[in-house]
Amino acid sequence: MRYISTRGDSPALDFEDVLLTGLAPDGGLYVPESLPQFNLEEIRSWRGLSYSELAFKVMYPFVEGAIPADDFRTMLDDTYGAFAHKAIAPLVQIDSNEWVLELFHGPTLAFKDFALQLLGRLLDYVLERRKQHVVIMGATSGDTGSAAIEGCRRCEHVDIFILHPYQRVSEVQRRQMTTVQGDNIYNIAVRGNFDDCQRMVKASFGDQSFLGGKTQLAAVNSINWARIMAQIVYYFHASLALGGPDRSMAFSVPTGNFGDIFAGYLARKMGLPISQLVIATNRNDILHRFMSGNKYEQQHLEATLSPSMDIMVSSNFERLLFDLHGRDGHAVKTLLEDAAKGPVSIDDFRWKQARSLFDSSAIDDKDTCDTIRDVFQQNAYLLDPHTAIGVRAARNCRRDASIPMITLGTAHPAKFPDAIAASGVSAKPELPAHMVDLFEREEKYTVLDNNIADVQGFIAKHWKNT
Ligand SMILES: Cc1ncc(COP(=O)(O)O)c(C=O)c1O
Ligand SMILES: N[C@@H](CCOP(=O)(O)O)C(=O)O
Repeated sequence: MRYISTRGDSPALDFEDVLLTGLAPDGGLYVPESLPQFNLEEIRSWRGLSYSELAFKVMYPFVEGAIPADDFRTMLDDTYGAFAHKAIAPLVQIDSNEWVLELFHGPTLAFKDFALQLLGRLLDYVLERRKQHVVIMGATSGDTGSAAIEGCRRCEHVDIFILHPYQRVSEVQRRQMTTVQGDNIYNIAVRGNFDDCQRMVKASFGDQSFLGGKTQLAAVNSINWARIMAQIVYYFHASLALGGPDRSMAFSVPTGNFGDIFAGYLARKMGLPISQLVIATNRNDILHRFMSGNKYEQQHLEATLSPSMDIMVSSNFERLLFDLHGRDGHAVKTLLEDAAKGPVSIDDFRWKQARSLFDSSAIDDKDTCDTIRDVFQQNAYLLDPHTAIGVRAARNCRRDASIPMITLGTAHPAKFPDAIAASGVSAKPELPAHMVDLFEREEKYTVLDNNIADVQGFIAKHWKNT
């Protein structure tokens, strides 16, 4: 499998190089040159497989040639064997034909573990084989950071630097990152927002001279293709559990960086019958404004009760634009350069093409709280604020009540006790056993100004040049 850049000006890479390169040198994101195709009969034959076996079927075509099948199987068994729920991604019914796919039974209680537990193993495997060191540089609005640290901290060949927006992640999220001890782990709180952190990460990939040519950056954000690849699997898993592929499914996806929903879009392109994808955003609603009015316009980023989705510059939207523009990288490059200067629209027929699959809804904090409360009153089931946005958007956008509507349950409610309290629900979500002493653990992080030279200087000084 070869991977190409969405901006059309970088050489195609194989899986191993794409894993280590992260962002393409032309600033684009890597996508497979072509996608594996599965017919209904083949997908049907996967019923009853364990999560890890299914993951192998879905993902192996992407890594074939780079990782031997048996080694990949072992990585998958180890990855999903460490999840706390036997079903790995259980479905919970919350209303007639309406479900939540719980993706928070991994070690850090968010969907990020599905990919980052695997990414850590893939990096370790490839770096050990090459005897190579990398500096992991990632941006987080709260969940990627802890999942990346947990997934990669045992890798011998990495130093990890995670940027989070100062005072704009929940306390549980911050402590999940900052209490992990290790002399290769550095948390940087940037006096800015998530977009600032992500911008610094992308710019650093573009010019890595601050590392002195002695190592290279690796990405843990969803700019790294391996992240998206692993997130495709649970769409197949959920569909098979509810009668797919012999019936279509609709998915509602709490969305920020557009990675998780893009994985659903790819599952459909690979052959899984999906009739609708709902983009669920909070008040930071650039994607909703685009889907409802064909206007892509950045606005001021606001802090909400769903901090992980406080994102305006949505990385993976570029991967969708690439497809919508017939995979013309230069058209995407021009569009995104224009978008950095002001509002842009795309050709009406391309926008309508997107609208035939995607719907969208923007949910404010009040409706988020109302949804947490309503679902708790009706089902004694506690939603985290991000999943609540997904459920509310699903209800706003549903096209056909006979088609199962599955909302991705992206995080455990215990990560967001303030949002739960704000909703008026008296239940206190409890942290699982391995995290009960989280508030007693010692924290370590560095606060830096929103300035790329300071951040790069910090990384240059601390990575272990051994
Ligand atoms: C809990 C939670 N829900 C939803 C999202 C949005 O996912 P994506 O950025 O892939 O759109 C995130 C962050 O990415 C998250 O941490
Ligand atoms: N919501 C994310 C933001 C980063 O997204 P990613 O999927 O590109 O890593 C977070 O919680 O950090």
